[in-house]
Amino acid sequence: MLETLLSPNASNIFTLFASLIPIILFLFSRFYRQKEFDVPKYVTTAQALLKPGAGHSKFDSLDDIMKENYRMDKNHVYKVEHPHKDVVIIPAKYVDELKNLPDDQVNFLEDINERFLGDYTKMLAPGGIEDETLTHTIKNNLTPNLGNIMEDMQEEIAFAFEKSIGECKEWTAMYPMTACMQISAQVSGRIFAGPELNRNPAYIKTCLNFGVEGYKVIPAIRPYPKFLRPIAKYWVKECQGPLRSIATIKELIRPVIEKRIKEREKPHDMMTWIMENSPPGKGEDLNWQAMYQLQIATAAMHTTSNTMTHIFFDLAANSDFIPELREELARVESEEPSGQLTKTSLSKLKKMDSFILESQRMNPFSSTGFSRKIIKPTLFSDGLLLPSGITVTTPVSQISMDPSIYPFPSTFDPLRFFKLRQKPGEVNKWQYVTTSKEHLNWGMGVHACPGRFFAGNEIKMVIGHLVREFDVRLGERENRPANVWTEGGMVPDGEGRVWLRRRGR
Ligand code: HEM
Repeated sequence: MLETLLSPNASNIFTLFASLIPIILFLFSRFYRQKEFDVPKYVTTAQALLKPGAGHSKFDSLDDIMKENYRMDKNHVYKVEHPHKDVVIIPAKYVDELKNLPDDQVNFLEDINERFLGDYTKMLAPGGIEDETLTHTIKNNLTPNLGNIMEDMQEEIAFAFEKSIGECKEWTAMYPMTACMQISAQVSGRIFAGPELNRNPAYIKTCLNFGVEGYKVIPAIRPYPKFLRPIAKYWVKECQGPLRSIATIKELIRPVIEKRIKEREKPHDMMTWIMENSPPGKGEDLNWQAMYQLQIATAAMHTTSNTMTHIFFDLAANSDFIPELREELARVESEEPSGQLTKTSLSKLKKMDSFILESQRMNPFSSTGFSRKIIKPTLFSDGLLLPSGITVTTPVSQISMDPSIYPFPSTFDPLRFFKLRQKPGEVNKWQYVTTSKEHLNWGMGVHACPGRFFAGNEIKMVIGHLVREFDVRLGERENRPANVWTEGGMVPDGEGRVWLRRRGR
């Protein structure tokens, strides 16, 4: 047998490899078993059916599991099954100790990459997992320039409304999800890629589709073992989707980049800032810039448009509150010499801020948030030890509905946060863009969403335009469209509609 195995012909090498597989699998399983974290595991009825050894389950969904566990004991640590691995749910009280730990101990992007398989979905910065150019550019260029880009955004909002919502002289039904995707892509696009591209339908379509194509790749490539994926990507047809998007964006940005290389005065936008902040020779590279344009579009466009869609629904369902929002808007605008909103005046829209935060509280985009992969064993002050290799996350949607934090949590109270901000010392704690353990929808700590200041301003300007120009209501005998739970989170109903009528002024 040994001689046969040692003879160097291909079929014998195959035999040798095949006979080693059980040993390799055994070693792998030992390795992974050692890493298991011994806390109770809960599965849904569907997961229990698929895995006969998983035991009985009374839960229809992950959210049900989390609801029940939070109700029983919100400080309880347990795990749930996700498609890529078991994920450990930890109470929010641990976030303070985790949020600022270094990336080589607790890592945000390692978790994203494990979930979204960046090598195949291309939802990864062109410089890989340690490339922080995008976050750096948002923090150091985009946010400090929010005042300078207001005018461009206002112009784009007016144009995008005309295009995607239209006149609405009489009460007209419209679909907020479709309109908000268009508005968010066009308005954000103006600041990401500039005026040559942001109204181009091919740019908008590609930016919006990139993430959708990525989501198709994940279930198609994940069933392959890790070592086979680099080869499988050539025959798994879904893997071509993101590559096609990158190729399209490269062609679209080519003339714009060529022009910018020659220009001395470059527009103030993400394309210019990324060119300036990238390592030498990279900023003008088409592939590099195309990947960045798609990374920022993925981070920004659907998140912002889903948030706006929820607000359209919540405004329609609470239309008696709209006059109060209008009154605040008119007062704040009248205090500006130009009569127009400025960066400073946006922060004075405290009732609107409260309304959009209440909408986000009741419509979190996922049941979990603040997800991190533990790279080195991590010990909390109360003695809980997290082993390396596990992924932890917090029950965001349950925290948002906790009556000890938010009394009558199922009631949409437009002024909930406005009132909380009146308490001494709490004026900043309950702002839309503030991160806290009670409000984890932006994450927290060093990796908290850096785009939230831009997103907050954009949302306020869009909602300001909506209530200034239109009356909004639900249809006769229609309720607020129900949210839709998906495997990855929660989204507004794409078919849900509201009614708009242009205001006569
Ligand atoms: C309403 C809209 C948005 C929501 C709800 C949202 C939410 C989030 C959340 C939950 C995180 C993870 C934070 C953590 O776990 O600590 C995140 C990260 C991130 N977001 Fe946002 N986001 C939004 C808009 C934007 C926009 C407009 C941009 C870009 C201008 C952006 C860029 C990013 C980036 C680059 C990261 C990764 C940060 C890092 O790697 O450290 N987001 N966002």
